[in-house]
Amino acid sequence: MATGGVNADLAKERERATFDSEQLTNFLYRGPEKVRRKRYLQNLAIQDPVFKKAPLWAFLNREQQYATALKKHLHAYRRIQELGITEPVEKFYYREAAAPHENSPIGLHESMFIPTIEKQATEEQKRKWLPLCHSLKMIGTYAQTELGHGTFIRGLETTATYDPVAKEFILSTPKLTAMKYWPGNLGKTTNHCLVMAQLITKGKNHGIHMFMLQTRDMETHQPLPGIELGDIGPKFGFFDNDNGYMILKDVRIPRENMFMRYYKVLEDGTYVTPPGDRLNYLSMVLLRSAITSMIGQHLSQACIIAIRYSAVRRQTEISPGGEEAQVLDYQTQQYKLFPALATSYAMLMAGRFMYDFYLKTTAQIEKGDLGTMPQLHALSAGLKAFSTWECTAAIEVCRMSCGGHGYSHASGIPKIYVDATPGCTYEGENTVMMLQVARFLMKMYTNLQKGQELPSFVQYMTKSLDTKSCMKEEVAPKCLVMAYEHRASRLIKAAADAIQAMVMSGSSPQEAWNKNTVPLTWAALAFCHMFVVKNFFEMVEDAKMDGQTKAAFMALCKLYAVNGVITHLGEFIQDGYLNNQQVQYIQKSLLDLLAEIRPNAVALVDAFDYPDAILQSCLGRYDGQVYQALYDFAKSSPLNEKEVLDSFFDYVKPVQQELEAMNQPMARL
Ligand SMILES: CC/C=C\C/C=C\C/C=C\C/C=C\CC/C=C/C(=O)SCCNC(=O)CCNC(=O)[C@H](O)C(C)(C)COP(=O)(O)OP(=O)(O)OC[C@H]1O[C@@H](n2cnc3c(N)ncnc32)[C@H](O)[C@@H]1OP(=O)(O)O
Ligand SMILES: Cc1cc2nc3c(=O)[nH]c(=O)nc-3n(C[C@H](O)[C@H](O)[C@H](O)COP(=O)(O)OP(=O)(O)OC[C@H]3O[C@@H](n4cnc5c(N)ncnc54)[C@H](O)[C@@H]3O)c2cc1C
Repeated sequence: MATGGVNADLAKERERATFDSEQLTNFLYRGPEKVRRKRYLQNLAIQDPVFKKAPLWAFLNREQQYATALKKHLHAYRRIQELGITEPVEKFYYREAAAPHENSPIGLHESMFIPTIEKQATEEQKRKWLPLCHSLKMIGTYAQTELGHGTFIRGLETTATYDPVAKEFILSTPKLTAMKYWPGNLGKTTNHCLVMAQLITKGKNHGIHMFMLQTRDMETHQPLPGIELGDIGPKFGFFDNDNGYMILKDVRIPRENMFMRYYKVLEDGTYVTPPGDRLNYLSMVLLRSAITSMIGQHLSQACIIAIRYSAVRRQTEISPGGEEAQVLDYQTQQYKLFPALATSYAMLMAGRFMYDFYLKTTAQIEKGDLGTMPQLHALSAGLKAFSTWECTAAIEVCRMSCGGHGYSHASGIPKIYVDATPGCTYEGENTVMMLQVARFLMKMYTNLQKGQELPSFVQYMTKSLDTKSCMKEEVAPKCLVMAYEHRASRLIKAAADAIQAMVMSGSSPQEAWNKNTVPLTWAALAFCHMFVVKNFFEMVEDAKMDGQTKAAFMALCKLYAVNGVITHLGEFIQDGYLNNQQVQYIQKSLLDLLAEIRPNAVALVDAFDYPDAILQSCLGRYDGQVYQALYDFAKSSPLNEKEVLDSFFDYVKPVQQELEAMNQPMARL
């Protein structure tokens, strides 16, 4: 246990901040009342002996990690019900504090299985399944991806063939590549899953549909006949989760197990078409819509750790014989960490927009208005991809900015990284998601050419490209936003022109598209980037907080925008939109912003309001006592339990003895 009060450097950092971090905390969590409630729930979890006593994940083997994760999350599930916590965000606060570094083996049950039943099942199906789900008699997951196909859903090979005589579906994975592979918690934890399969009725394939499949006996937990299940083995992260495989050999399920709110198969096998297309992709859209906030939180934790540590860490005397500097005072260190910090705030704001937009749009879908589905799909796919790429890259920057200690699990950052980075792959591989955005943008661009009205967030396309930037020495938010709009607009036009030129010279539209997917992803990325910048400025401007807090927040927002221009400079200057002088203004503004943010850096990460018990980082401690904590962490390594390990006698000694004997003068003769 580290002792000694708050590290003097860290204490000074908090004193010199120009704003009150509590104000920003209140804004982030939507008001002081909600902050109080968050802290209350987190403290309840942190003080619970079941969570307190649990061993640190880093020193456990995989089976122990799985068991610990299961124990903690099931205890949390029970406590949440006992405490009457019903708000999703409050459940999240409790769970995060209860099991900060354990991924939930019942996570997909709560985040995909139950929501899919709620959204895609009939009233009768809901009445039957939901009570069983809430009491955990049924524990489910979402089984879509197969060994051979993840991205191309239409290419999935699992079949559900309707038998009108028995009024049953026959589920089958007819070849090796058809086996379900990757679904979270499918291997060992769950006893049900949603299966995505090709629906075949009356000899016709109607494409991918959803079916409820019981995989294990609800008492003995043994796999049911015709079903082979297992864990897929250790992965880059998510060690404590049993991502699984599943082979189905003509498994029969009743007709009522098809999700029939929108799509139906009548008793005689007649297929009834739904009111709209792609409705059974909505579960993916839900998670995509939630991922931007989640990944922003991952990055915010990495920033707390790296920035607090950089305030405590001193290295190299700046002038001979002088005091060694806090590494946070090096401009290069600020250039690593402050854009990462700005990115985490930008993504938290984008995530806030995205989830609100999801709720608004799905409420309309529920009423039968499917008009905004394409926008919801494009925005959720784009922000999911953009945010996970940006945040995982920034988490790695945070890790490296902690030097050697960043490489240790004691820092907490490697675990954050390995749990965050699959966000680039799951719920739609990022490049593929960006191409979906490009498809939407291209459609909007074509509509614009036809003189049609565009949705508000693609209005930027309507502006003339024949302009120059308004950027002055005082880099104004308005001019920054316009620069992003210009870049996004120019890149979509460039991709459209390239495709059109190929079509005019005889290529098919598909061929022309496929030969331009790289510029298309540039355009999609530029669109997402613009959206995040614009949303960030709007949210900061609208935020209700005192002037000093707003100024500190605005500096971060500007840094996010300015740094993006510098990182992608070529795309902003290619057509001469920004001139050399303006680029110099932006470069100077970047350095000025680093200096402006410097005194507030620690307060800006304190505002995220993560207790030490959640961070579990020796480097990110609130009191900054990092060296004692690192020593304590090392001492608790199981390798230190015995002074001399058995392996010394098993392996080192015999080899030493053999080598000694071989090297005896007599032995060499
Ligand atoms: C409540 C939650 C709370 C907390 C959770 C928070 C965070 C999560 C935390 C942790 C996560 C933990 C574990 C992760 C679990 C992971 C699960 C998974 O990975 S599940 C599997 C996910 N798989 C995918 O995402 C597959 C990706 N592929 C696709 O989506 C599709 O194949 C693809 C979109 C690429 C193509 O579809 P296809 O049918 O081939 O369409 P096509 O390209 O031909 O386009 C046709 C037409 O349809 C439009 N469209 C496509 N998708 C959608 C959609 N979803 N909605 C609306 N419209 C869609 C497409 O744009 C096109 O339209 P136009 O013809 O151009 O008009
Ligand atoms: C931690 C984790 C948890 C998961 N949990 C679940 C789960 O609970 N349920 C579930 O069903 N699945 C789950 N998955 C699977 C996940 O959804 C898929 O891995 C993901 O959708 C990507 O599909 P893929 O693996 O087929 O990648 P691939 O599509 O094979 O991607 C490989 C490469 O090909 C490229 N590529 C593929 N298609 C195209 C294209 N059309 N155009 C251009 N490039 C292309 C990609 O960009 C990528 O670079 C999980 C995966 C992980 C890592």
